[in-house]
Amino acid sequence: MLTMDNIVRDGHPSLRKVAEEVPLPASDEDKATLERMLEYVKNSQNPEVAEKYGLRPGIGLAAPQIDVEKRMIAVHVHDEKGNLYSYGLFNPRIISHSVERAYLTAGEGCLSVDEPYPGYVPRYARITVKGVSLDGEEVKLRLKGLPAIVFQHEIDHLNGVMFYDHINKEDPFAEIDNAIPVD
Ligand SMILES: O=C(O)C[C@@H](Cc1ccccc1)[C@H](O)SCc1ccccc1
Ligand code: NI
Repeated sequence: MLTMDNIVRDGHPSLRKVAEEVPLPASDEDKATLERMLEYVKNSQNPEVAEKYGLRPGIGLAAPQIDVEKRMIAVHVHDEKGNLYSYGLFNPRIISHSVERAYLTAGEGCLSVDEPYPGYVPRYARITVKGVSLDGEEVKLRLKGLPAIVFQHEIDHLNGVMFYDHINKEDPFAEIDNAIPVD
């Protein structure tokens, strides 16, 4: 199973590269890697397992964070209505997005960043994502709220972008035009 020892930290070159498309159908090795990533995210949300193995809770993980420069992400998150979004995706891409923005009022963190970077992170309020699931199916997801934010955070990792790159350096908590707060 993956632990925090497998997660590279800010400054590691893998976090600043554009990851490679995964050749499809996915190899057994790439499937096993993505399954382990999804298992990490689920384990990290289980208090007993997280405590036992010292896992930082997460709602998503991208392959570059475990030093695998491939376009794979794992997400396990509930929306405000309690709907579960649990996916391992190969080659995810945002195919459309709203003009309206959204941001987490608590700001964002990252399993690869050990220190806090306070501030609002502007995201698209609504996105449509396409990708290929672990069982080889084409997936199309229309997302808003926290699920939309976590998918954008993870897809950013595939392009070498960190959440704090988006924070207003002059005024981290400056109001974001045309944006809805997400608690
Ligand atoms: O480092 C990662 O990619 C995992 C992040 C993803 C994330 C952070 C902030 C906002 C959206 C996604 C971890 O999940 S950070 C820990 C966390 C846990 C619950 C809610 C928000 C952040
Ligand atoms: Ni992150």
